[in-house]
Amino acid sequence: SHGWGYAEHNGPEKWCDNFPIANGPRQSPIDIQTSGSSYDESLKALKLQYDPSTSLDILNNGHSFQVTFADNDDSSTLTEGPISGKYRLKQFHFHWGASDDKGSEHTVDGKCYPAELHLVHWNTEYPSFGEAASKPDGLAVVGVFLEGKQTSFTNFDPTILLPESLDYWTYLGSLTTPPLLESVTWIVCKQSISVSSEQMKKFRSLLFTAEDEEACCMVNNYRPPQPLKGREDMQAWG
Ligand SMILES: NS(=O)(=O)c1cc(F)cc(F)c1
Ligand SMILES: [Zn+2]
Repeated sequence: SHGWGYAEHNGPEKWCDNFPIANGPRQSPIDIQTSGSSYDESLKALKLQYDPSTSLDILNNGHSFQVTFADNDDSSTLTEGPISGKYRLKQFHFHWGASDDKGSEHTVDGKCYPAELHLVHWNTEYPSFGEAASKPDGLAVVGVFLEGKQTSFTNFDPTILLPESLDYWTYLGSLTTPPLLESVTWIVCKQSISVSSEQMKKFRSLLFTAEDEEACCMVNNYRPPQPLKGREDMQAWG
């Protein structure tokens, strides 16, 4: 099938054919080299205020599964942290591997996690998500690593998905899937949240394919780390 994906014929190494920005100056994800990150006192703590009643639906979009939120007012927002102004929660989704040894998009000193959560927000400076997505300061995505441990996972209120500590690394990057727009301020939490192997099995039971197609498990829907291209200024809070 045409259209981008994660297979040999349409995966991350091929995305540059239809999306030349794939080789742009601020692509994501990256390998976070902790020795290279400096504590920046000009940064503030993240301020995440989510209203669970704004969650609308959960869907398999053929690349991941995502939970979409009503973003017609400031009920669920991200403020402070490395950003200025107010960003609205649009959706969250995950990336994961076929086994626990891979699956996250960002890596930390080369370490991969089994999965990574992305909470996607857009700058209310702009009229809509679509508009914001094409601006250098248009989006802010909070990334949270998932690692395998037995744990209870009670509901989809995004607030409980966040780790107890909101210490983070931040850098300027891009969407990690086509259209790969270089409009994202990445905010990657230092602390991971736990997920059980049962839950990882459920991720891996999702399909890339539609009901009427030959089943192909949705696994390895992550892009590998991209060149820093001069982005040495990884900042850290906490
Ligand atoms: N994976 S990601 O968070 O960078 C992302 C978010 C988004 F809203 C759209 C995309 F195409 C990709
Ligand atoms: Zn993502």
